[in-house]
Amino acid sequence: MKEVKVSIFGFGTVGRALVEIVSENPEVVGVKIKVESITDRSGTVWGDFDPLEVKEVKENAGRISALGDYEVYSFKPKELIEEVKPDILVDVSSWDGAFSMYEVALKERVSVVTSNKPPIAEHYDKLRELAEESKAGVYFESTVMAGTPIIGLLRENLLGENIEEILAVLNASTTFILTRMESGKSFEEAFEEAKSLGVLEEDPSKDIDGIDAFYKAKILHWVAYGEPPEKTERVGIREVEDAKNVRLVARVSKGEISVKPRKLEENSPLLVSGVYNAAIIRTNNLGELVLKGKGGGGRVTASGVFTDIVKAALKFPSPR
Ligand SMILES: NC(=O)c1ccc[n+]([C@@H]2O[C@H](COP(=O)([O-])OP(=O)(O)OC[C@H]3O[C@@H](n4cnc5c(N)ncnc54)[C@H](O)[C@@H]3O)[C@@H](O)[C@H]2O)c1
Ligand SMILES: N[C@@H](CCO)C(=O)O
Ligand code: NA
Repeated sequence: MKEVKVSIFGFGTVGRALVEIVSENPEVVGVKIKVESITDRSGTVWGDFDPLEVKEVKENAGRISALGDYEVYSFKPKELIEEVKPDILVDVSSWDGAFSMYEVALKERVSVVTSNKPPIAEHYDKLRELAEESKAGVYFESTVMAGTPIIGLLRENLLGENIEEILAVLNASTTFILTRMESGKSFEEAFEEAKSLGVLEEDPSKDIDGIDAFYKAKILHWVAYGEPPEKTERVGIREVEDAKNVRLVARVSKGEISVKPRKLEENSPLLVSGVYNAAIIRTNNLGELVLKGKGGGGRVTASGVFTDIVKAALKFPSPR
């Protein structure tokens, strides 16, 4: 049995779902996962503690520092890596600037698992370089379509294919809002309802204005082509009036990404609802592949993070 110590950074919907899943299934394919530390904005708990107890305190008191019988440390992100020395850093925070923490981790040969999009979308090439130098890995399945495995598909199974085009609905919040508008709700009413889903970003304008979907499209472009797009377009859903069969669609092809509302054909695989995402991947040998699955929610996202922890523990190769 190979034990790996993980430091969980961020303890919101996804972080708390992750400790649930790890507690249910701590040993997977010869890997034993030990939650070594948990961090939120109020501090870090580290060492011998019960993650489910920390989850309960967070849910009741709103912050880890309310823990009574454990020491809570005030580590800066750099200190967290240097003091705790985890095998794997798991970022399930909404900190856009988390790249600086990943850089420290990788230089210390600590692998990074993340569901946090901006650091991957904006620093992919540097992260790939650091990972190659340090022989640590960077795993980010849940940054796109949550636990629905589009990243593994592109990064591993389709390594030999030329990716000609990806058309995808990648944001669950706007799908939910658009489908509620289709059934007669106003944008404002639908937006209020979306808040109870647990998938809106901490800053919901990231969803509404297409920024979240744009980050995801950029990540797909990096994985598919190994370079950033030259031509980009991003339009959100604020101006949508007739929501019938409209979804926020990302299009990715070599050198180009666009995110904008599109009216879809009745039989389109992209006409998803609820928290579902879908992607049509067209390649040179396979033609069209369709992948559909939930794109948000605590356990749905934590599922991809959990699998990535096991991959990181087994040092899965990540050639791109
Ligand atoms: N919820 C989903 O369905 C989903 C799906 C895919 C990806 N994601 C991504 O996963 C991440 C977590 O999502 P979530 O739904 O749990 O969000 P959340 O808002 O519920 O939790 C985010 C947590 O990060 C913490 N945080 C933010 N900045 C921090 C900092 N500088 N230091 C310490 N803690 C910090 C917040 O306090 C909060 O506890 C986000 O990046 C999100 O975009 C979420
Ligand atoms: N806010 C995102 C969460 C999943 O990344 C969405 O609505 O899809
Ligand atoms: Na995914």
